[in-house]
Amino acid sequence: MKHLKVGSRESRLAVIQAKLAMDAIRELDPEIELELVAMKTTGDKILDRTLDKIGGKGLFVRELDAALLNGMVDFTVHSCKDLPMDLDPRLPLAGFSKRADPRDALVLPNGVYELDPAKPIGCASARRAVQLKKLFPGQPVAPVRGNVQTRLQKLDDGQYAALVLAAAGLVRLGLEDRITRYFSTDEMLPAAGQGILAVQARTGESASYLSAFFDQDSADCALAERAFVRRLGGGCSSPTAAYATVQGETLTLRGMDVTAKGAPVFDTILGPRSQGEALGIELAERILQKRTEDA
Ligand SMILES: NCc1[nH]cc(CCC(=O)O)c1CC(=O)O
Repeated sequence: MKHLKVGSRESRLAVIQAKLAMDAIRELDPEIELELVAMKTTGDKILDRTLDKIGGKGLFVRELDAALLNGMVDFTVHSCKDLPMDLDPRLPLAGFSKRADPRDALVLPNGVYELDPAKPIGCASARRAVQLKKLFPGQPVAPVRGNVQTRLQKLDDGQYAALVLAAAGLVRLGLEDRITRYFSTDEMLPAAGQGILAVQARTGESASYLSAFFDQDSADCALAERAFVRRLGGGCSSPTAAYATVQGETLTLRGMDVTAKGAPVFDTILGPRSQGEALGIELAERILQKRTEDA
């Protein structure tokens, strides 16, 4: 009987996500034995600094990559948006899930029904901070770190007027009822990969066990979004945003980056879905051009 060890971060959201992938594998082949190996990453241990100050997204995957390479696990499950743009070539992405809700959402403190203008909106990324300025002019914005439950605790303790969190994470945690308002993807362009789960495996090994998990629309969108962000410099500290959709054979990719003065620059490109990476690169080059013109 086939036995696979599944690597995941140990946060509640990460474990729920790993189990979603495991369910999809069992659906295809109930005979496969799956074992979850949850581990703490450097990014989970350092909670008092924003990510860009401590080294960015890689901090959430280093330990998981090592476990894949030394055979402690056979594949790892990640939030696609937490993955660095440049992966270890020995550990390619082997599958992308169907995309959950890609939108960001506003969450108010328990028992509070409007924004307190004196307190900041807590958000963990420059991407959200830049877009919040336009949505709530004058409202202060401050960083917040920690897993989703920790952030909600800080909110309910009265430290923030509201939080902006990914709807997908809240829904997976069963916390959908905390959402006060959804931002459309035009109001707040999502992070590359938001709402998609990605599986990483060792190169050269068959990942056929993933066929019930794999979603071609997500794969095409994620590749285009990630190519865009990669071409702009990988940006863990840059506020880069990217969101793609597919309709028939056409992929539409909208992207954002900011000028040196901090002003957001948006653009959209359409093309064949089979050319997602090239579209991502072309859109990034257009945005780089606009960024210099506006500088
Ligand atoms: N950086 C944390 C993270 N990574 C993925 C999600 C949400 C789930 C997803 O995008 O698939 C979250 C929480 C959040 O941003 O609110």
